[in-house]
Amino acid sequence: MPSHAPIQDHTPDPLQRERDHLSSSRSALRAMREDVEALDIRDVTGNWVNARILAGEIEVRIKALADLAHTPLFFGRLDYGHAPGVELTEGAEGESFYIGRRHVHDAEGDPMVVDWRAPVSQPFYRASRVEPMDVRLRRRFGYTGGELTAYEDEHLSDPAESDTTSKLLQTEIERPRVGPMRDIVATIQPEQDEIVRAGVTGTVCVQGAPGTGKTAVGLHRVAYLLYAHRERLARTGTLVIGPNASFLQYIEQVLPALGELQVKQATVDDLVAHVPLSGTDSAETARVKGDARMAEVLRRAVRSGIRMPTEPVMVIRGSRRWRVPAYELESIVSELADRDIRYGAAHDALPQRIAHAVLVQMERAGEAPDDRVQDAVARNAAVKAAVKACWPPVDPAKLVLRLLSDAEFLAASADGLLDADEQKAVLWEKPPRGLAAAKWSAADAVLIDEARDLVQRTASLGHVVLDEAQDLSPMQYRAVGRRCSTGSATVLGDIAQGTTPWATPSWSEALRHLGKPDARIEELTRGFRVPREVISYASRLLPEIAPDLAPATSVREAGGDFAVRSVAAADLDASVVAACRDALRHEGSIGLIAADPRIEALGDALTEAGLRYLAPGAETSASARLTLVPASLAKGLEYDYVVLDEPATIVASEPDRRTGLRRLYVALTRAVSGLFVLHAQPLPAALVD
Ligand SMILES: Nc1ncnc2c1ncn2[C@@H]1O[C@H](COP(=O)(O)OP(=O)(O)OP(=O)(O)O)[C@@H](O)[C@H]1O
Repeated sequence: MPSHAPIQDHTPDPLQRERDHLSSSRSALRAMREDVEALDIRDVTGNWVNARILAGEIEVRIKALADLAHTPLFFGRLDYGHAPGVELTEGAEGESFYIGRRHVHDAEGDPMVVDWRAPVSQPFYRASRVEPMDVRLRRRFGYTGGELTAYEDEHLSDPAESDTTSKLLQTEIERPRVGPMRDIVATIQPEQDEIVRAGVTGTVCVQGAPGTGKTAVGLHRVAYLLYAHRERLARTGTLVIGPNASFLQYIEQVLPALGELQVKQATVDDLVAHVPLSGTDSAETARVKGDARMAEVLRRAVRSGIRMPTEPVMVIRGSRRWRVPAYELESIVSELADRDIRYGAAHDALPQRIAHAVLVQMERAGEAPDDRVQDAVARNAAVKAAVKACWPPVDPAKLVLRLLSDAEFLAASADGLLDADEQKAVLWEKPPRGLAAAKWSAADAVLIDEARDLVQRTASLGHVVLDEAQDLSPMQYRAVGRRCSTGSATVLGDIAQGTTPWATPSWSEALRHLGKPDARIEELTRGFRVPREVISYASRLLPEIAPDLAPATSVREAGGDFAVRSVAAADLDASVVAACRDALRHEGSIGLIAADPRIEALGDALTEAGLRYLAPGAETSASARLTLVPASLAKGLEYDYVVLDEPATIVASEPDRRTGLRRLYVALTRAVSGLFVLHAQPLPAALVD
């Protein structure tokens, strides 16, 4: 429990004064909510649509204000030496600001609590003894069960005060985890804040070891950007991309807790879900289908139907015939083919271009045709036939189907790009009869998405956060990149946690495929999750899985429980169950992580032993704290105590050894307070003492 820190304050009971401010802020918040609830929009909305939009906005606001009632309204206070914006030399009286999740004001409109994202709050996260940023006092508040019970003060410009680590911060970091991911607004660290508040126009890429707060930073960054550029981003939209549905469930409450209810969340598969998925690819096939060269193969395939006209077009209108000669048509088609516009846009422009050529002739003949005539000519059957012959419409799914079924078509499109083996890997062994019968894989859906974009430009969002980005194929980066082509992105990941055979070898390469080669690359190395001993054990794998990366440090003071035990093969399941039972004696969540093929047997063993367990993503609670986690879904998640079953099987269940060791690295780094490794088979060499 946080202690009540000594402070210099002239009021008789400063803690009571802060509690008073808290209760006045609560009353002010209640009044704000009542004001919104009482809004009568009948007079201000001219029509039904506006009324619906406004009513929706009001509902969102009421909900945001209501949610706020359950969290401490403020977690910090800043006393400035001078009024903000006033020259330091002017000696204006400084002001106090309470920093919280949202803005709260009193009946006069004066701020009771300032939003953590406001410029005036920034020094709460950034001010230091080296650069006090005019902060006289920084106060952090501690709460117990919703009650304000403690605070800690720093007088940043007082040379006599020594630099100590914050107990409240430490308590927050060490607090046991139950339930979904929570926000970190009260304790964002300076190096994290720099990323959170980076400008909206540039893309930022963060390489960070496990538990360094990448996901937390990405989510807080969206909340910050929505605050700083609300109008622009409300128009263009924001999106958070995560690796799978259970991860998205785990993080889904962070943004609403920060008052942001409108941010979309999706996996890459969701983004490209143009066809139902029922097929799978071998690792090699998926690698080739995900290779950036496929973009050029598809480009050629889409354009393969373009033919230079050999016949003139004859348009008959009334008693007159107009002839556009083949050479003129050819120059129209080649001009469109050379232009950097989408295939579909050119297809739509072509009839108008041909009609324009007819109109020019009409004018030369003394007629005065208007736009309606041009439109009518563009719709003329002869013009339509010519367009179909030289610029046929392309259906993206059908095109990809043909590419994967027709060896000759693939060979023509992939000439000089894919070798014979690669072409063979891409081709279906048994081509389906038609679209309905196709067993599309996840990689196929990405190809269809690329083809769609070649035909018609994909709409761009204002900002995209891409988490666990290391796992994407080049073609998947392209799919994400076109969704932020005119916006910006926050790319988060860890090369050492890349567990797809096509995981990116470097961020500069990934960013190139994303279309953001100039992105700023930052590194986070201070770990907030994993205990020191555990992170140094897991880091022994780094030389083999990511030799260029330095091991993370741990800011956790609690040493953490850590044990590696060898058991007889026949006793493994029973020992794992016993370890789970032991772990359940501790507070917080328990994750039993095992190779995917082991999940069924372990599930049976737990049930037999009477231990109830959840699937990843399902919300842990005080009564259901044990989750059985297939190693393939462990990424991004965390548990207070982790029981790790048979590392050798986790390694062996992946297509290659490096991927297997990386999967193991992910599994080893999910623990917050304790890790118990149980094995019957030998451990990977790097983990043997
Ligand atoms: N400044 C902070 N204050 C308190 N807790 C923090 C802070 N930064 C991160 N954490 C906590 O550390 C844990 C790990 O954070 P997060 O999941 O964002 O890390 P990550 O880098 O995405 O990890 P991984 O690579 O394993 O996915 C979370 O519980 C998060 O709340």
